[in-house]
Amino acid sequence: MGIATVTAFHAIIVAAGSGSRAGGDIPKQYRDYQGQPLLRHSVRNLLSHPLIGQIIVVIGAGQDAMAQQALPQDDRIKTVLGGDSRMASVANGLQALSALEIAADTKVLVHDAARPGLSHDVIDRLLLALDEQPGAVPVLPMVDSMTNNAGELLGEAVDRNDFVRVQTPQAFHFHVLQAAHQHWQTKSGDAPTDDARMVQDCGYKVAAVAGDEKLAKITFAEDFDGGLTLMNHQSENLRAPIRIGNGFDVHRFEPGDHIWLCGVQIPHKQSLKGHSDADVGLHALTDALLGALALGDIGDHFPDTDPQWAGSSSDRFLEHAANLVEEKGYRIGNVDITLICEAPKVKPHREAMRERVAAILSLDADLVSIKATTTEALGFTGRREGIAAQASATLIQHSTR
Ligand SMILES: Nc1ccn([C@@H]2O[C@H](COP(=O)(O)OP(=O)(O)OP(=O)(O)O)[C@@H](O)[C@H]2O)c(=O)n1
Ligand SMILES: C[C@](O)(CO)[C@H](O)COP(=O)(O)O
Repeated sequence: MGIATVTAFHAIIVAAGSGSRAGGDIPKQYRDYQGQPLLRHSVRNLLSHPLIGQIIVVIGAGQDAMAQQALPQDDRIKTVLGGDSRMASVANGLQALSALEIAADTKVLVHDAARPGLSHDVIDRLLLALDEQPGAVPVLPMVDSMTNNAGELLGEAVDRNDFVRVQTPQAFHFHVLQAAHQHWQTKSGDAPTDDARMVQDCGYKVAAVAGDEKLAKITFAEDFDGGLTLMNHQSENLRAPIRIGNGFDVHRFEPGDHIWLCGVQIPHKQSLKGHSDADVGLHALTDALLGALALGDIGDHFPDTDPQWAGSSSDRFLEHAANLVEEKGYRIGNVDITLICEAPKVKPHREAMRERVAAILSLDADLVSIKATTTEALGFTGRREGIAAQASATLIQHSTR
């Protein structure tokens, strides 16, 4: 394949439908699909394309709050209100692009929010085709036998090679798409179901490039529940709804008479040295949660140069990480801490520790595991110079921001 002329392109994503065929409490474009709102898939895939300019997302009346939740925060995204039909929604998107005063031959992609599996390959094929023709669409061959629709009886056979399925994004030179919409606004009767047909009916040529099964449109309820979700929509930036983090921490012993371990005070012939209460178990777990969110480590959030954390209870560090988990739209799946020391014996305190950690995290105790091991008298923990702890945590996405 050649290389498309290097110019930015803009995109209109139509997301103003009601999704009546898909059912559900909210329109399908805002429902969760493979861990994020359906709409967000295409937006992210467009944002990560090196040639993307502006993305106009056309939303329905009363959908602002859902759209805000669904859309990543990015200056290149603008939302505008849609219309009663898909065609009217595209027209409103076009109007928003006109306001940007873009050149007549700027490449514009029009895409359904309902088609999540948008790859850069398809975008590149369309952009390249626009170097030759004023319009381009992705198409796929028919793979099933085809007949005329004759109701309850089998209709007459038709040659499936005469047909292809037309997908989105559909790509056009800006002025061509504008002209087609202006033309169709003056006409009565049923408008075509897509922009390519509108453009073609105005006398322009539209190239057909290879489509992608992963661009299948989410139309019916079962497309969410099974069916299409079973397909491997490995689109750019697809995020798994589960995250995993791990943390590790060490504190050395100093003279004292107790230590804090996993939120529990334990009498001991030494204490652990630290800026805070030196709870090595809670520190490792805090780092595991921050790590799962890719939000740095405990030192970034609570610098040991900051006097306000001197002697602080580590409960608040863990609470802070747990709040971030919630803010980012996740809940904690389970946590697992291993304490590495010769002494004190952890087992007698283990249940109290599990209860305490569960309480701080508002979790059931059966989601909290606390284990301990020695290092067989080897190394610094073996020499009883300090205690080490490591922790793992899983996060499960429950909402999309
Ligand atoms: N007035 C409309 C109608 C549809 N669309 C958008 O056009 C795309 C393709 O339409 P379709 O799958 O038919 O979506 P809905 O119209 O929402 O679905 P339904 O027909 O089942 O109600 C969707 O992204 C939809 O949000 C739009 O922006 N404005
Ligand atoms: C635009 C489209 O997705 C191309 O296949 C299709 O025409 C949309 O049709 P719908 O009736 O709005 O589902």
